[in-house]
Amino acid sequence: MQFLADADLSLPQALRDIHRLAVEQPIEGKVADYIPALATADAIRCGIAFATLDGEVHTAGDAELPFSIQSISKVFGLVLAMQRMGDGLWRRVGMEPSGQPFNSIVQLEWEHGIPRNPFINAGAILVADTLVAHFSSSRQAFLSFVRRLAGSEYCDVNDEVLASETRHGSRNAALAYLMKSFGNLEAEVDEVLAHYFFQCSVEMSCKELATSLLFLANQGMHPITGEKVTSPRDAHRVNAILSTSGMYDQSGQFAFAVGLPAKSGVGGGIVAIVPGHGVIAAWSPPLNRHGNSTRGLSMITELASRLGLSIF
Ligand SMILES: NC(=O)CC[C@H](N)C(=O)O
Repeated sequence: MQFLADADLSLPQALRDIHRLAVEQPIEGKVADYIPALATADAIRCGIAFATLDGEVHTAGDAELPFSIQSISKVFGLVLAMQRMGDGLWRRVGMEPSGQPFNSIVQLEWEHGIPRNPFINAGAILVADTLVAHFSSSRQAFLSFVRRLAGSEYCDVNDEVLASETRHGSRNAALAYLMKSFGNLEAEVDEVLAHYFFQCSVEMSCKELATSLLFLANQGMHPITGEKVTSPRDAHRVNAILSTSGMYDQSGQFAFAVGLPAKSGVGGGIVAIVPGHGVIAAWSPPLNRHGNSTRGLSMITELASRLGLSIF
């Protein structure tokens, strides 16, 4: 596959270089510990994968080790909800950047229980509510969806992380109850939170993540399975919101520096969509103050700059 900046550049070589550069730097940031089970992640793990539309996956480092996908699960949840709900979804959740930390509560009260977008916690909990309402077993539906997209039966939930999220989920519970008080949550709060914590606790590798999201780089059609996951219009919409809100209150800076639709999670993963080409997934557990992986950011920034991948 060839890219704009340097048609002769080899992708596997570029990934190896970028990975080496990243691990040579001193580790910056801190592994998430507000969910205690996440604190056990090994800070020196670091991997990157680039899945291309022709079905190849190039990797460097720990790209096949599963890690906690955390907020990256919000992308799968949203797509599943868009498949079921149609445009009605957008009456209950917005599409504007929040400019606030991912678990902020203040804005939600000012805005009458309508979350700014589906990629902050309140928005993802709202999306979880629609999944609980639409599926007899929303957790099983979520897992089957992810496994099918990744082409891997091995994607599974980590029970320890799930128990830890549930035990330390007061802030997410507060968001859910606040939305319930405004009449914007249909199902029981406990059930909605159980789904949300479940999807956050799923583990996948960089390789599986990059493969699973290929449909977003291909106007909604998964190039390997041939499944039409979304319409081209919905793929456009998901990418648009990822561009403005996928990296939380660092989304503007990420657009400025990189220019790709992307989503991060506090497990240290970041996925970036390269429309028409493929998907990058990077992983390294230490996070900056916005909750984004420091090495993940530097690897994706470097790769995008070397290959000229910006959508802008
Ligand atoms: N940014 C994240 O990855 C947050 C997900 C985490 N499970 C939470 O709800 O706090």
